[in-house]
Amino acid sequence: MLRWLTAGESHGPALAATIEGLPAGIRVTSDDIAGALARRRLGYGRGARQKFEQDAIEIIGGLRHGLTLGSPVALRIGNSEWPRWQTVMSPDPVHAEAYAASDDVNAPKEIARNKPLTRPRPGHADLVGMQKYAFEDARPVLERASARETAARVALGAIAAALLEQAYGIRLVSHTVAVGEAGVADDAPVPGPDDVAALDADPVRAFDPAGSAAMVAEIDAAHKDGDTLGGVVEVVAVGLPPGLGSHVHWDRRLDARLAAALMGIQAIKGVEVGDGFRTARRRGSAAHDELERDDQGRIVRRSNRAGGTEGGMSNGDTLRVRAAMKPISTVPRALDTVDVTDPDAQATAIHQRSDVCAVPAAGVVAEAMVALVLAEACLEKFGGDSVAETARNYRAYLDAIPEAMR
Ligand SMILES: Cc1cc2nc3c(=O)[nH]c(=O)nc-3n(C[C@H](O)[C@H](O)[C@H](O)COP(=O)(O)O)c2cc1C
Ligand SMILES: C=C(O[C@@H]1CC(C(=O)O)=C[C@@H](OP(=O)(O)O)[C@H]1O)C(=O)O
Repeated sequence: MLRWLTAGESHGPALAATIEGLPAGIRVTSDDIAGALARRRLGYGRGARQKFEQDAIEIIGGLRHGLTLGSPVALRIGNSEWPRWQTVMSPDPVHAEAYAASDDVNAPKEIARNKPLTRPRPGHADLVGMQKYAFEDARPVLERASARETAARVALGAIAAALLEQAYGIRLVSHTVAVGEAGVADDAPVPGPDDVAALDADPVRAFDPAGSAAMVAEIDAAHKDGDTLGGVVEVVAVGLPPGLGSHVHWDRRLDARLAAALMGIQAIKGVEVGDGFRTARRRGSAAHDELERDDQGRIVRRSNRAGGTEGGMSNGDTLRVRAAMKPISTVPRALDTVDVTDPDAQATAIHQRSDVCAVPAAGVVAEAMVALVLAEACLEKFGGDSVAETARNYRAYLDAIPEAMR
């Protein structure tokens, strides 16, 4: 069983993450994880924080000399913002004088930030989180709701991706399909894992130069208008065997697990497997992937509209899943809100800084989530306490599929 958890607040000292249930012998280093974290910082339209913050990764356990040990992996990603937030986010009580000083215009910036945030930002967890957890300040809510946390997921996803490639030959890539109204052409080629470097070099991580230019222009226009944007990302995984997940129960379905994992990313509001919503508009005769044998007698599908799953199981074709992200909620042209301390006042939501668009980064996060789901599904199916053992089990499973059924 693969289990993982993250902890940490956006402006706290660090994010923490742990993953348990990985086999021994996965080759992975701090540099590999740092590389994945750097990819998450990419993308035109991100705010000031991405420019100055460094993701300082430290591995605390579970790895030795570049190999997993089979023990839980634990890691820490330091927030370089911490020195400026030590008072506001102090785990221990802070002196009452620090709060008293918060009205002082000459107070250091970090003390001024101690003022309770009482104007919840629409589209954020602020108001509901205050109601639910009985806070009079949105700070304790927004600190954890922030997508800063996705750095921890990407770090874990890098380890999952290393397992997938080394044990089973499964490789992943993600790309941006749309930003606002702009997007890649419907018939643009789907990138493969060998295209990662080209995608990372594109300002919005798109695989279509014209679409990319249109998305950049869309971001520039929103920025100029003091507005924000969402969009659509796609994750592609190749090399999956048939049979990950299961048709026998809803919570074992691979597509259901992928959807939950993608929907669990901040601001993701829609998920599509394969042609998803487009398939819903087709007739059955044009919606499914007909089977035939190729010239070597192998069973192949004439198309891949299903996006690599049938009956809640991977079917051996390329997996394609999309996630739709809502526009960034902290809109510079501030949205109307209320002040929870004053029933008579209409207010505008606070805006200090924010991303205009974080869709390219969300693609990298989505890739990590898919890697974690696939790693869990592979370990469930193939077991094994070492990479060699799980790879052996995987080959034995494939070899046992009768010739006529391959
Ligand atoms: C990579 C990434 C970066 C984000 N950056 C911001 C940001 O700078 N400002 C903001 O208000 N929301 C940002 N968000 C979105 C918020 O985290 C999200 O809208 C908020 O938590 C509420 O979303 P929910 O309704 O899905 O929980 C970002 C999301 C992601 C995935
Ligand atoms: C820090 C990251 O993303 C943050 C996610 C985020 C939000 O509300 O989700 C708001 C912004 O943070 P701040 O309010 O401190 O400017 C983003 O910068 C990151 O991705 O590493």
